[in-house]
Amino acid sequence: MAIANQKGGVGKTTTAVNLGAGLAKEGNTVLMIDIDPQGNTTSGVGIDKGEVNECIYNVLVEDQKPQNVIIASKMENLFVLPSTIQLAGAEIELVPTISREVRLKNAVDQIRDQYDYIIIDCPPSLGLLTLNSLTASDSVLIPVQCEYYAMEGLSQLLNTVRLVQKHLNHNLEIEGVLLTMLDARTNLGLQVIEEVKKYFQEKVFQTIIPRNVRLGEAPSYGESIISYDPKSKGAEVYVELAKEVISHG
Ligand SMILES: Nc1ncnc2c1ncn2[C@@H]1O[C@H](COP(=O)(O)OP(=O)(O)OP(=O)(O)O)[C@@H](O)[C@H]1O
Ligand SMILES: [Mg+2]
Repeated sequence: MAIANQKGGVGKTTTAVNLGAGLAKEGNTVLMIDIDPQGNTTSGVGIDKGEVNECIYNVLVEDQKPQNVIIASKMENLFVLPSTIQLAGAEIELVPTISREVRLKNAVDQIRDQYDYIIIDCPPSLGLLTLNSLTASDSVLIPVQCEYYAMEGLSQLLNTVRLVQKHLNHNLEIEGVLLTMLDARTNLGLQVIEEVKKYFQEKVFQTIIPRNVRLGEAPSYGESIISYDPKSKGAEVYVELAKEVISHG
């Protein structure tokens, strides 16, 4: 499952880390693939990027086997294919290579049987890294922030999804649209919910992620919300989201 939206700061990484942890808590073996040069998922689960020898870059550009690069996180059942800033060059280095859009898919095909869920945290762009992610995935989860301009850029994203479905990956489905960072005290948040539901209808997850201070704090301790503060509202909603994803089958 790719977590994608080319808009920055909408909650992609927060969702990747905490949905991944939620699925692992429910007893699934989960791999998180960090395909963002910012490497926020990698550090978000407590991996020191300075200590990472090889990363997703080596898999995409140098055909390194993913099983040689995957590392265990601190949490049981949760594994990471890390990213480092080295990946920043890949977007350009991949351009002249053969089958540049299917490199991640070829890598994932080597390991997909070993995990119940594989979650890919995309960068905020619609470039080759996101194309590789959509081509490798069965579905895409789109986080949308409950703020002004929430829907901005979504038609571009949906167009990219359609192009990938047509030319690169017939199996790609929209898993759902996830409303994030809701401040329920404001009318604006409720308006955005209404607008997004009107457009995406049953594709909107029942679970809505509120703004929660603990969710913002957890990454600086290298922990998911589920280990950082299991009793918080943030942990509760991400476990709820995990259950909703599991119920999709
Ligand atoms: N529900 C939430 N409550 C409070 N803070 C949140 C919540 N979700 C995300 N944040 C914070 O908002 C910021 C942006 O979130 P996040 O990094 O998940 O977005 P992103 O879409 O991955 O960003 P980028 O496009 O840069 O990769 C982070 O500082 C994160 O901790
Ligand atoms: Mg991110």
